[in-house]
Amino acid sequence: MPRVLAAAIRLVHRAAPVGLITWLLLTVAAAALPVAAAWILRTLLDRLVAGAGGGAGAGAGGGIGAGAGTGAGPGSAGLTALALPLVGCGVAVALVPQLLQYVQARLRRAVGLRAQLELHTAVDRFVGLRRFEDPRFLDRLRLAQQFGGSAPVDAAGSGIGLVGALVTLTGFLGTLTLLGPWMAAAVLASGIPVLCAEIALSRRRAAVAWAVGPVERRELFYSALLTNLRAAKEIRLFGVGRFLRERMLLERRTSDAAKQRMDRQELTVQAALALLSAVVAGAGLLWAVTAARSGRITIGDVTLLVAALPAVQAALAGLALELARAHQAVLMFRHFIAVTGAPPDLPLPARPAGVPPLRHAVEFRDVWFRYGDRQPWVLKGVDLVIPAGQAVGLVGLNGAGKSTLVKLLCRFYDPTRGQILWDGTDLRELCPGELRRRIGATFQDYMEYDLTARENIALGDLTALADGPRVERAAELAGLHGQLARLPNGYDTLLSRIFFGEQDKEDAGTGLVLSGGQWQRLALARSLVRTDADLLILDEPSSGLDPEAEYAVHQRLRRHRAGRAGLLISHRLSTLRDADTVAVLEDGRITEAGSHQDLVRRDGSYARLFRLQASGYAPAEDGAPQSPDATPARILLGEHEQAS
Ligand SMILES: Nc1ncnc2c1ncn2[C@@H]1O[C@H](COP(=O)(O)OP(=O)(O)OP(=O)(O)O)[C@@H](O)[C@H]1O
Repeated sequence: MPRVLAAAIRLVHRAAPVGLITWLLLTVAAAALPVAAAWILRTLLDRLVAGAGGGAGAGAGGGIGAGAGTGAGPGSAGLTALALPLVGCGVAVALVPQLLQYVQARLRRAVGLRAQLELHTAVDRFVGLRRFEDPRFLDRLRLAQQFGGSAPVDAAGSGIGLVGALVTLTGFLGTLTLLGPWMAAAVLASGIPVLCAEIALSRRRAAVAWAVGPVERRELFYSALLTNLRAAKEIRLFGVGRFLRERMLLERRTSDAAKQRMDRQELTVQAALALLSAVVAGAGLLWAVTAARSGRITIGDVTLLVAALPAVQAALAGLALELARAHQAVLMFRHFIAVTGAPPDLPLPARPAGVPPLRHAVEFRDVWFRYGDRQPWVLKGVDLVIPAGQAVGLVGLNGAGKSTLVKLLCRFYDPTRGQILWDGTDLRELCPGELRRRIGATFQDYMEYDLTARENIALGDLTALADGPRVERAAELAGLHGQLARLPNGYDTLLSRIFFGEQDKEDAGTGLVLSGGQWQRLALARSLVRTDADLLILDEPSSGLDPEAEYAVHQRLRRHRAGRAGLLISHRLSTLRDADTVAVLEDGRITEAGSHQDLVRRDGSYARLFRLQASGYAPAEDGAPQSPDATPARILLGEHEQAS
């Protein structure tokens, strides 16, 4: 706990050092002011009463002036000297909370910003994808996002609040001790259950937040889905809006019920504590009235007690509350520390080797892989060589593990067994960032960013952001330049209908979305904008392209690939015909490898798949187009039925 608390306060200090000190000073001032005011008031009242008594005794009529005239009471100058600081205290008491509020709000924003920066920098440091597939980590991440900015301020605020409460407590407790030591002891003792109860409650609150975390994350998922543009089509077409809404509400009701139970517990405990305070305060007041009547204490002492008793109780409750708040803030801040301090998700060498241009080959050597200890094996001893300057086509049925192989090549995961070598060096010994700079890749599940066309392409290599010709060359290679140039704002057109563009603030009409095939070409351009990539990975780069575009793109890609290593994955086998080697991935292994001609001659799985596809395009024997019964879709369906 102290370690986490110290980390929280350090974060606040990093974000706003001046704000933190100002906050501390203002809090001490706010805590000391009521004590000072109570003592000034007590002195003022006692002098007034003494003055009134003296005046009456002299028979010169009551009043402050008369008292002063007899010499038994204070002069008006003396009273003014006491009244002025009292007024000053009153003004300060009114002003300091406003100043505190301003300072705190400013500090909260600064810390929120800093926490956001540190959290996302930490998340960005994860080399692989495993953490993003770990629900427990994602729960932590959500709590870190939710409380990362507020918990350190709460913790620091509690620390400062503790100082303030201690100042008030010491001042008034001293006062109470002077009036009646046993009363001070009783009030102090009554604070102990308050402290214990508040800490227990804060523990419980943190436990509830952790328990409802997954539920709230699912609620957020449904809520985001219901307002997502991409999901809107299917939700409306299938009429599942109500179904998803009900699920969202179910999650909300579950988390609300847990919070409601927590609120009930809190109410019960707080009511018991309030009762205890009232009993102690009532007993103290009763004693003060009795003591004043018997002349053991003055009227000024009674006002002092009336101020001191609730102030000590409030300070004790504040102390307990601040401790509990600090406790809870620390419990929540642990998630932030856990995320920002998480060890690397993949082992990194102490001194990673640089990644030189590929001279010989990338080699998979007996690579085994599964996504988790309880998941099935996806790759079971893959041996595959991608020589520098050559293209390897990879073929396999759905789920064979082709994209998994690509993810291993980009080092998003490490092989469970075996090695992937870059010119003979294991990828695990290389700097992942440098490795990725040597790779240009288009994933099957590429991203569509709500950014401009230029930004969408330049994300492949940010140095191209200010290099218009390079972005245009990449678009040209992907066969998209003409279409992008014709957009309302050319390459600076926002490819989104959910945000305003920079040039679009007055009229949000120019943002647009591309078609599926255009998006795919844009993703291709993104991977081609990196001109110094040695290894080009294209995972289904043209599945959504029309035949003409596909042909043209592949012609251009063939020229672009020259001199680079390439891994091409496609279910359209015609696009792989010209690869130097075609490899077939089956049952987690490479079962066939060779040129297209070799594999056709070998008459294995590749030849069977190729014939199946080719038959869909071949005319029937009499020269007429094939009957609908013999289309690849039918054939595949027939195969599927047989298989099942
Ligand atoms: N992140 C993941 N976690 C767990 N299993 C996964 C994950 N990604 C893929 N898989 C599983 O790994 C297997 C191989 O998937 P992969 O995407 O590599 O196949 P593929 O050959 O690319 O298929 P397709 O031709 O359909 O694109 C599948 O059974 C899939 O369910």
